[in-house]
Amino acid sequence: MRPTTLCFPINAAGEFLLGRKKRGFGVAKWNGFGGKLEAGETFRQCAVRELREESGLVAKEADLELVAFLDFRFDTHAELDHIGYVYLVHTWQGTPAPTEEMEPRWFSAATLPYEDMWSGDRLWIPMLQARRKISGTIVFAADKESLKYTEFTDVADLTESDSLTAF
Ligand SMILES: Nc1nc2c([nH]c(=O)n2[C@H]2C[C@H](O)[C@@H](COP(=O)(O)OP(=O)(O)OP(=O)(O)O)O2)c(=O)[nH]1
Repeated sequence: MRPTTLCFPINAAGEFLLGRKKRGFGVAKWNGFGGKLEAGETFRQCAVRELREESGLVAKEADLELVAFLDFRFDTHAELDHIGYVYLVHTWQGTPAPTEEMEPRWFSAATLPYEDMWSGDRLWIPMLQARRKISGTIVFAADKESLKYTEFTDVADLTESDSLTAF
C-alpha cells in the first residue's frame, strides 16, 4: 500500500479531534485524519489535503508537528504493508464539519475511544500525549486487526524521508 499520513488536531484544552470513518480502510473506526500519498505529493501536502478533505480544517504545512514514523506491517498480507507519518496540528482555520467520509468529534486525552480504534493505538497515542516523538513498528496478525508485534523507540528529531515518496 502507498505511504500514508495521519493528523491529530489538538485544541487549547488538550482535546484530540477524531473522525469516525464511514468508508474505506478502517471503516467504523475512530481515527485522526489522513490517507494515502498521491503521486508527486510531499507528505506535508498529503497531510494538509487529507485534513481538509476529511475534517474541513485548513492548516498550513508549517503548522504540522511531525511526531511519529510508523511502519505498519501485515503478517500474512504484505500487500497492505505501509508506512505512516503522524502529525499533531495545533493551529488551523475553520471548524470541524462532518464529511461524506468522516464524522468528527473532540475527545479529552483520557477518554479516547480505544475500543473502537486501531488496536495498536492505545500503545502509541499516549506516547504522543506525553509529548514524545517516536519511531515504531506495528505488525498485525493474520486477522489484520490484532497485534502480532510492536516496537517503539524514542527519537530526538524526525524528518520526512523523500525516498519514501517514490512508489
Ligand atoms: N491510528 C491509526 N491509523 C492508522 C493505522 N494504520 C493506518 O493505515 N492508519 C491510517 C493511516 C492513514 O491515515 C489511513 C489509511 O489510509 P486510507 O485508506 O484512509 O487512505 P485514503 O483516504 O487515501 O483512502 P480511501 O479513503 O480513498 O480508501 O489510516 C493504525 O494502526 N492506527
